[in-house]
Amino acid sequence: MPASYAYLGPEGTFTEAALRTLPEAATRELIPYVSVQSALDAVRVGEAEAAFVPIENSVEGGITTTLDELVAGAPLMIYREVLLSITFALLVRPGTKLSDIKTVSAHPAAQPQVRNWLKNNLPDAHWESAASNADAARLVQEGQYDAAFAGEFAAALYGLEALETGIHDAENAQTRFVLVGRPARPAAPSGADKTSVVLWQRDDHPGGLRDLLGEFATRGINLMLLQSRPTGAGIGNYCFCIDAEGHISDRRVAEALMGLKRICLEVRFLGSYPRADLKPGEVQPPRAGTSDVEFVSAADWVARCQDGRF
Ligand SMILES: O=C(O)C(=O)Cc1ccccc1
Repeated sequence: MPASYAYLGPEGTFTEAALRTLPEAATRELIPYVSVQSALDAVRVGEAEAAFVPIENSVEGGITTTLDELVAGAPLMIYREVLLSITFALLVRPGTKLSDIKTVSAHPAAQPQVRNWLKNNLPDAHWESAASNADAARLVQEGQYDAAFAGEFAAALYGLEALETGIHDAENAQTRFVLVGRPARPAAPSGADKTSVVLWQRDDHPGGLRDLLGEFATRGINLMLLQSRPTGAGIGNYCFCIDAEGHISDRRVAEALMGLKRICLEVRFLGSYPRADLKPGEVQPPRAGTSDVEFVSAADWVARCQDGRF
């Protein structure tokens, strides 16, 4: 049996479409799961080699189920990411007219992406959240809801037709998906990488978040995501999910992580992996004074000073 990748199903999700853009997916069995949690648990218990799940969209930000699993569940690591441009189709049972639609369904992350369209076209329709957009399509097929927002490609899978296509409140809306596996050595740097971590502050003090961010700033590291999530310990208690440019094998990134490890209560490393938005060669060179060569020669100089050989 080939190694398998779990993904947020059922068949016909945007998640599946994004997964199929990864060359390695062609050599794996792709198995749909009913939720992000169940796909990630399949990896944790060794049922699947990796899981592919949505993590962020450009309209609403983080997909909180995924972030919370990575923050608080048994440790997992990100190995790949994919960016997919998203527009929705309104899928209905054949013969349904716009005026027949009383209930619409989709994944909660779809709602902010179609809110204006709904207000202008179906202002009285009742929203029902589904486990995924394809699951909403399946529920329309079963007669539970009148219409689903999903990929146009899901229509044929569920015997539905697209009453409208190209629905998107925001131009260029993109969703980011990640391939998550059990912790192991990250792939070697590709030349265009990012590093994901979760940070828990040691104590609450003025400038606490600035101190965390300062570890990146002083080493010339640009951040690509900063999302706070409640720790569950009461109002005002948050941890911080951060994506930073670079790979843990870059000296500046390793030194920033060491700095954070010293000052944080806890740091969870979520992986260093190729970024999907830029190719190697398109990435800005390190800022002056932050290249590997400069870190190594500075460390050599300190060693020589300690030896009295400067
Ligand atoms: O993959 C899907 O179809 C999902 O249900 C998750 C999702 C939700 C909204 C936009 C993109 C992906």
